[in-house]
Amino acid sequence: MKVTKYSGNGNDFVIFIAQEKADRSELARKLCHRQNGVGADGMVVVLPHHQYDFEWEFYNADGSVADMCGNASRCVAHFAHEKGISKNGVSEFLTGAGVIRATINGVYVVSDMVAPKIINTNIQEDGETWWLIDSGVPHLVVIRENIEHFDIEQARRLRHNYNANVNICKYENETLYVRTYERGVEDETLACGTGMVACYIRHHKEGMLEGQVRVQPKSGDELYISYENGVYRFGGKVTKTFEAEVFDI
Ligand SMILES: N[C@@H](CCC[C@H](N)C(=O)O)C(=O)O
Repeated sequence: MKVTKYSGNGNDFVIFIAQEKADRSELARKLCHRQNGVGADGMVVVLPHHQYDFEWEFYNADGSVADMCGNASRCVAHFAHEKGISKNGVSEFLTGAGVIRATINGVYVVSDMVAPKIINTNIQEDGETWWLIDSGVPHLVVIRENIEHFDIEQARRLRHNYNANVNICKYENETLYVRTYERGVEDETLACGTGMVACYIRHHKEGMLEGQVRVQPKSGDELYISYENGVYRFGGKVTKTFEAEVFDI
């Protein structure tokens, strides 16, 4: 089978086209495996759709299905544009969380995110106030002065207690710094789009930032998030790393 590998600022994905929906959990585990497979944080299957450019199946590296992935949405929009599945620099596709509209300008891709749900703004854990926000998938968000240290054991406990991804973040020098422990990868990843958007939302709702903001995930890359006419927009560069024929998987 032919696959394409993409990186959305260090959050990496295996992408391929199929004609029918199926349970591909095992395939996702195999393809995403860093030693025996291609290696990725997630797998995206592009499927035909009667109304939109396409529909996707998104799998985490452990084979679990997730409704949305911000970085993969930008990577797959670029993929669909290159393959001629979408036209005129716009990709509209159906995810488990709803329809995503992405605009492609060279390697810079902006996704209009689905409307978020703020589930809880007063979760008390270890002396801190966490918010639970669904920005397509659930994210716990805490604001800290120092995010140099990420307590992975704490993140792992909270991830399981709330069935959510876990983010620590701070806004400093007009940059929103974010680190994310991802469900389904079960570790910190180099970037998480829905996580960055959830952190933006908390800061925005608390009146700590507005307009277009530079965001920096663990990878050190530069992305931008804005809130315009009721829509959270998430943009940055994507990298097509390689295309390959995968054997014996
Ligand atoms: N990396 C993604 C989020 C992928 C899904 C997440 N791990 C979950 O299971 O909730 C992003 O860029 O948003």
